[in-house]
Amino acid sequence: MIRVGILGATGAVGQTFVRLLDGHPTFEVVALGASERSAGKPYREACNWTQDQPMPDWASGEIVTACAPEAMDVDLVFSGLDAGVAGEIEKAFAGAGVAVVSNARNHRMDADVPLLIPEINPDHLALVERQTWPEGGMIVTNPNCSTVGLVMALAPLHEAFGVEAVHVVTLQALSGAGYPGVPSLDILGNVVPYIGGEEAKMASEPLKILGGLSASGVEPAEMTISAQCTRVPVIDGHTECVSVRLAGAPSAAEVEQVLREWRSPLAGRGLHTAPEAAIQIVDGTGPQPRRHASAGNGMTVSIGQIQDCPVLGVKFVVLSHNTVRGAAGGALLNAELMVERGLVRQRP
Ligand SMILES: NC(=O)C1=CN([C@@H]2O[C@H](COP(=O)(O)OP(=O)(O)OC[C@H]3O[C@@H](n4cnc5c(N)ncnc54)[C@H](OP(=O)(O)O)[C@@H]3O)[C@@H](O)[C@H]2O)C=CC1
Ligand SMILES: N[C@@H](CC(=O)OP(=O)(O)O)C(=O)O
Repeated sequence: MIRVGILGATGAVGQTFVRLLDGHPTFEVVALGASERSAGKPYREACNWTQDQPMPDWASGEIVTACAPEAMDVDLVFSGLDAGVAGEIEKAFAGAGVAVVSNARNHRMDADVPLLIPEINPDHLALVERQTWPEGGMIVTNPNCSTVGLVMALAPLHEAFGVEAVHVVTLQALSGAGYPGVPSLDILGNVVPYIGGEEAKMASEPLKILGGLSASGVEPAEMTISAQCTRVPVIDGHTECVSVRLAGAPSAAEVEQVLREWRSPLAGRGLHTAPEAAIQIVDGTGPQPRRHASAGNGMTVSIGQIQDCPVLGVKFVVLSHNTVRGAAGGALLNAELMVERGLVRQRP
């Protein structure tokens, strides 16, 4: 087993790590880290558990540690840290020879850090060879939770036709803002058309993920993306209304055929967190957060309402689970791929 720690274990993403790592065949959680407000307390007291399933017994009595390499004897850490502190703490772990698999935004756009979706750009893992941390140390990131769903839908279309321009409007769940997150009086019966920094991330991160790897690093994909991001009173699941201009102007029917026929390159490889179908096409009135966010244990991205668009050519709606595919589940799949590639091993 590979010994892992969770940084930010008490938060919305950290708790999802705890839930998803319960009974994992490769990773054994040996440390739960959080802020000094929580350190020294049993996890059940430090954490306001908001997951649907009960807190695992092994986590409940575990004493929360500080998020420092000397406090954790681990091979790998999953980071669900607040972005205000994640950057430096993650560097400290990589500097101590620990593999860091992060959700936080801090290092995503660093030239030598993979911004990874295992089904889409697994070749970008090669970037870790450019990192200069001591033996075993590395940083690998997963994208912003809205970016993941968008890119899962765009990637097959980019491969088949070439994406030229995208306009996307998001309807983002409350769990994306952490806990306690958005005040109830701001969001009940309301929509807030502002999520700080989100639109810029959605415009830039897909270009790195869909970019090609060259001798000098990632060459960003050439496409234009405009995003407008809103917070809605939904608990889990980010919905995105996407309009796209594709080279050759294919019809909605041709786009639907490409998306239906696309198969994940991870299928059949036995990676524990990889869903059977990485994307699914939903007919009728979907995708809807309550009905479809948990598909594939939260790892399947749902796409529906594929139609011709008189402005950009084709439009559709994408839905992905923000704390699973968009955070902890995505990071877990990254780590499983890293283990499969022999990048992470148990330290002596
Ligand atoms: N929620 C989502 O859908 C997504 C979130 N992310 C990113 O993941 C990260 C975590 O998000 P989320 O779980 O929602 O946030 P939360 O606010 O729910 O949790 C933040 C965590 O960071 C810990 N923390 C805060 N300050 C410190 C500190 N000084 N030292 C050590 N630990 C600290 C907190 O510990 P304590 O309880 O002790 O305060 C808590 O465990 C963020 O970077 C976020 O941007 C990424 C994609 C999606
Ligand atoms: N901003 C996202 C969650 C998040 O924290 O994203 P990022 O890790 O890119 O800062 C949301 O509100 O739903």
